[in-house]
Amino acid sequence: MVRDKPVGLMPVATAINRVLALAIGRQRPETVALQDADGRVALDDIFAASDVPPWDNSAMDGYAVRAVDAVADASLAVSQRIPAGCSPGPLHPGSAARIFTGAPLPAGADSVVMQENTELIEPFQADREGQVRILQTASKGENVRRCGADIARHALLVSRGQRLWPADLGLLASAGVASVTVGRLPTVALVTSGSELREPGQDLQAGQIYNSNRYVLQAMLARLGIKAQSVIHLPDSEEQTRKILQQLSQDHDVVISTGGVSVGEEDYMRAVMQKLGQLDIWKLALKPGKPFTLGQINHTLFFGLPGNPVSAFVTFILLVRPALLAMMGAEQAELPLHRVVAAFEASRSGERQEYVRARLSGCDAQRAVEPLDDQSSGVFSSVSRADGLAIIPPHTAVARGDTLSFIAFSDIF
Ligand SMILES: Nc1nc2c(c(=O)[nH]1)N[C@H]1C(S)=C(S)[C@@H](COP(=O)(O)OP(=O)(O)OC[C@H]3O[C@@H](n4cnc5c(N)ncnc54)[C@H](O)[C@@H]3O)O[C@H]1N2
Ligand code: MOO
Repeated sequence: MVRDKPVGLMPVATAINRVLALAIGRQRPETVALQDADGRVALDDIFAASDVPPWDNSAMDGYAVRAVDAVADASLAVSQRIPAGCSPGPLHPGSAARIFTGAPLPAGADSVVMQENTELIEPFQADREGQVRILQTASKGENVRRCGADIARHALLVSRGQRLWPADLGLLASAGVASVTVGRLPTVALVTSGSELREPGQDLQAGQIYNSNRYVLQAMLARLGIKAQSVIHLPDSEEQTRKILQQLSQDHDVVISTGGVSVGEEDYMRAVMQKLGQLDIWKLALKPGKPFTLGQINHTLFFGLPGNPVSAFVTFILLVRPALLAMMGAEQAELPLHRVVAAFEASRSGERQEYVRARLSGCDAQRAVEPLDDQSSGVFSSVSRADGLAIIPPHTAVARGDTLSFIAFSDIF
């Protein structure tokens, strides 16, 4: 009788560290235009070259004045007109300048009286001064946006390792930054495997099911800004698996596969990977996702995710996503863990750390978590109904009121 030799299961934390260690050395820089930098990771600290705004300017449409001149009932000559985008001359003491929101304050002015607090007696014209009455005494500095109030010259705008989001692009744009050095996106091949699988839209014969992993993984890659360069489906064939993995490892940084990593005779993915390259991880103390496989063929990182749809989803989130983010340059690649309160009880878990599809209720301060009914790793409907994954450590029973760590899908998607 042939028995599979028992293999010790690797703790999840060890696997995450190992994956990250392999990924971090693979960062490559590239420079992209600012409009293409959303979701990318800055590889350098970026500092402001100048103040923003670059000069004191008006926060209102109104009249630039010296506060000492602008007392209630005073009537001031309007000596110039300053629209946004022009460079004003100095303000003569005792006068006012017609000014508009965003226009530079003339030298000598220290306040802006908004036009609702004035009465126009005579408009300013190119060849003639105007006249305005102040209705409400101005206080010094009123309605003035100070030079550098938003961003001071030399201030840090973005840190190395920071993943950029739309607000960062706005910040960089306002400081005049037109391009950013970011981590290159890894080139990724996505391989699903299984002779039983058909694509949605095709007819199913007896024994066949639809390929769902492909769509989940393609979409999760897209959320990282990565478009899979090759998307391939393989039947359970050792020959074809070898041929394809060999090919893909020549021109991709990463190959992600699903299925074929368990111990059955039709499971070729891990076996072929091991023959072609080197196996770094196999079998995790993780539920679902035990047969997760990590290896390298040539310089290509190979992630062999289990075929069960929930297992593929969970291992992508826990291990592949952080690796891809680290390759993109991210300093903080792991997901934040939230503290939640168990609204359920569970008997002592086994050797594997469990990631339980769960829903949250209650307010932020006291979020209660409850698992969805069916936790089988083939039941994907409970992923789409879950708010996230509650973590039950190995050899742990859960009592109502216990505090658990929780991965929120809203942090990812
Ligand atoms: N004797 C043992 N059998 C199994 C073990 C074990 O330790 N000993 N582990 C089980 C666990 S846990 C998992 S997880 C699975 C993983 O197996 P594979 O990675 O080899 O996956 P497959 O056998 O190819 O498929 C499993 C399951 O998932 C369905 N599947 C696969 N790909 C897709 C896809 N793209 N879309 C939708 N569904 C997919 C497939 O039809 C199977 O039902 O192994 C256990 N067995
Ligand atoms: O580890 Mo499997 O992923 O439990 O179903």
